[in-house]
Amino acid sequence: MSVQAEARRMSAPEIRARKGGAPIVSLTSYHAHTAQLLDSHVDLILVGDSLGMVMHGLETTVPVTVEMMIVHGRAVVRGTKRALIVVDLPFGSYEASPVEAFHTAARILKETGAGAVKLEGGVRMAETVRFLVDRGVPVMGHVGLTPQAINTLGSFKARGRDDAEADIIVADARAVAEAGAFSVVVEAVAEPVARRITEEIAPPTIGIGGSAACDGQILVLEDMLGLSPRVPKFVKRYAELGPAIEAAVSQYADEVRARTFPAAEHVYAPKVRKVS
Ligand SMILES: Nc1nc(=O)c2c([nH]1)NC[C@@H]1CN(c3ccc(C(=O)N[C@@H](CCC(=O)O)C(=O)O)cc3)CN21
Ligand SMILES: CC(C)C(=O)C(=O)O
Ligand SMILES: [Mg+2]
Repeated sequence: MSVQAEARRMSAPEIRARKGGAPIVSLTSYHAHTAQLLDSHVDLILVGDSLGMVMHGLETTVPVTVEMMIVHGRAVVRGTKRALIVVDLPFGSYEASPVEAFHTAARILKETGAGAVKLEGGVRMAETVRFLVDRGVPVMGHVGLTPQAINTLGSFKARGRDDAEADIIVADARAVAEAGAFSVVVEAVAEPVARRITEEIAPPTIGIGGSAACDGQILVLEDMLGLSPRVPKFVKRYAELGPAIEAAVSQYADEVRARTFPAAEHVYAPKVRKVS
């Protein structure tokens, strides 16, 4: 029997080849169980550095560490067998040089089993993207709103709403695409910008607040499940898990206080001794 008889994992080149084909479906996940639930429904799972905000209560993604990305990345790889797993390179772990980026990316691939990394930035990161791809690290680009730059940007606002900024974002997407990125996340940009990028670059674009013009879509799982208290404009809530969790917890609290939980069916009886 072939060792590949089981459904094989999606690869970065397969995502790359989807340009112009069926839309690429992706979501974020940070832990094994949710990743397992997503695995047969999505092409790609991103272990995003948004985990710092969603899982750890940080205000921004800036304090997220490589160690945090590895712990969550490993869990997501363990929970899945089909989707391509992509792990974000966190702020401060790759920007200084291509060599630094390679050391970080190689460590993440080795210690998590993920199939690719993502990094933020356009023209200024193109040399690094080329350096990684040439050395066996598939790279997903990320242009438009780049949340790791919050301290220079000032806010998480949509980008590319005037012509000058639009041209800069298109040039950024072109640069990482030409440097060998297998796909490019286009975040929170005006629709015409996403359309221009999608038409002009060879790899597929994955939109988050990038309109339906993109070749695929991604959202933060907790946002679309209704688990995040506040969500950006680009999020559609497909469920309201926050209220569902609160209702369950409130009922549990009432039943513990009323001593109606645990009931007989939740209680271990003593072993019945056999009489010989
Ligand atoms: N839970 C979560 N979802 C995300 O999509 C996400 C993260 N976290 N963390 C990393 C980045 C940060 N992102 C964000 C965060 C906030 C807005 C937001 O609130 N935007 C407002 C406008 C803000 C303003 O005008 O200052 C909006 O209405 O879309 C957008 C993207 C996207 N990413
Ligand atoms: C929002 C996506 C694209 C991301 O980078 C993240 O979840 O960190
Ligand atoms: Mg990110």
